[in-house]
Amino acid sequence: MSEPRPGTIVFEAVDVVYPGGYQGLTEVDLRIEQGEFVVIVGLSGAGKSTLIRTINGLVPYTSGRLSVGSEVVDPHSRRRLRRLRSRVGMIFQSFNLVSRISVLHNVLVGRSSQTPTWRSLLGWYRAADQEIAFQSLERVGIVEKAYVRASSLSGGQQQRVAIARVLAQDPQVILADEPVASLDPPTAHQVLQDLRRINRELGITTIVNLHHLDMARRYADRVIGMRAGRIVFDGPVAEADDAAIEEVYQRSLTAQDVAGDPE
Ligand SMILES: Nc1ncnc2c1ncn2[C@@H]1O[C@H](COP(=O)(O)OP(=O)(O)OP(=O)(O)O)[C@@H](O)[C@H]1O
Repeated sequence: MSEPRPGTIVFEAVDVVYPGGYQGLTEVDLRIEQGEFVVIVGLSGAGKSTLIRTINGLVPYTSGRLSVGSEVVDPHSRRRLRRLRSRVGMIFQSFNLVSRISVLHNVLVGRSSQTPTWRSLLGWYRAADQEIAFQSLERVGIVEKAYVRASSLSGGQQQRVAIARVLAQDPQVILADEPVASLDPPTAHQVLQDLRRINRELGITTIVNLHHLDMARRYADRVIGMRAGRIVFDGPVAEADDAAIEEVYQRSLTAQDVAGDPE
């Protein structure tokens, strides 16, 4: 097989056993190509977060092999993890911004891996880094908020800042763990549209956990369905119909499963 591109992710027989002995992932075989937009669905506890978090080493896998580009994920090497995380950005449900500081300063945090520690600590960022931070804010349409405190923004705006912070990293992969679960449906759609547009414009591999099927179907190229730590569906979005998802969930769909419409 040819050399993987930098944003290609390959799981080979990956298991995760949590310290208490709970089996979080079982025999996961998965190849996600550079530039794909993949949505992971599954009921609560199916292993969606676990799968996403193994990719940047937040959850260490316990057997098998996992690589991003040509680099094997090594959860036990802090140096290699730091290098990996500079290429793999993460967005969380709770935004994880520093609320007391400005939007611009939060985005500059995304440049930290490329900035000497003393400069980060003093907040002395190079002009080139500031330029990248402004460009990132422009990409998510909130450059006018650069000097505002992060805490004064709405939830949707805060998530956009979190996306800008990840973009400032210049990542090859974006992982988004329930990125819209705290947002109302219209705002959630705006954030997903941003992620989708950025994926298309920049070719960044993007993996998103979502609860609502109508959002998954609207934005995904490819849908992965999980149950009890295993991948039980993997196909193009056109194949992720109700029958396929009912098979993943092992029950009939409810209105709540599908909900999340912007209207
Ligand atoms: N640190 C941990 N230690 C032990 N078990 C854990 C840990 N983190 C997660 N688990 C278990 O692993 C399983 C999968 O959890 P995970 O968070 O990946 O599911 P999920 O599909 O993302 O669920 P949700 O949609 O509710 O976020 C669950 O049974 C959970 O209790």
